[in-house]
Amino acid sequence: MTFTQHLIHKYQHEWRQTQQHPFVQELGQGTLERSKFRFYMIQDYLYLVDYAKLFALGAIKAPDVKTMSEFSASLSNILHEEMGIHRSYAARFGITKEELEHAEPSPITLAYSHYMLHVAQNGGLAELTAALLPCMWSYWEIGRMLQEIPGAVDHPDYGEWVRAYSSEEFGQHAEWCITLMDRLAVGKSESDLARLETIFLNTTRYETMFWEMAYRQQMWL
Ligand SMILES: Cc1ncc(CN)c(N)n1
Repeated sequence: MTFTQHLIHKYQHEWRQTQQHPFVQELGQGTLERSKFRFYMIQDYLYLVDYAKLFALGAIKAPDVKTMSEFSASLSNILHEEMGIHRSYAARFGITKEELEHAEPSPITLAYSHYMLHVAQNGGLAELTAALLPCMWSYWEIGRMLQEIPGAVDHPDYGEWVRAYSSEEFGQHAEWCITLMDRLAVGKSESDLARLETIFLNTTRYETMFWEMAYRQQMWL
């Protein structure tokens, strides 16, 4: 069993929670309230600004030029492709550029993105990759799961989101992250692996907390 297989087996409960959340289910069924998706889009844009910085830190911590250029390519992809989807949704949902750029991050958005940045700044490349893994992998799993729901990919509001995260291109990014995690885990001590597991578990839980925060449109209690 590879390290990443071990992770989703050990934390299958938390892993499934990310996919079974009502926000995700209603997004796929096309029944999600537009105001919830609008709230999510703004918070996710803010999250992605910090998330993109992890890839810059990954390039700095990369042990070779190949890995460095892979992090750099992913950084560019997030800034231009993934955040491009958010800008397109913003236009469609009546979110102005000013609202997007000046929005306040919720405490959950701050906690999640700052936790990842803390891990990335203070750990090595393996810790950074463990923090990223649930973000890339869970979105790909969700994209593929929602793609199977009749009408989801063609939904006038949410189809673009489902198409983006179920796309072959996004899948390649997720697979790259899974393969990198397995490569970096080889030869690590038991205590190092335990630390990577905890990071993976924390960001997996943050994924579900992010869906919950968006579902409740919760800036505060
Ligand atoms: C909260 C969150 N997690 C992950 C992803 C996928 N990059 C995202 N857009 N937003």
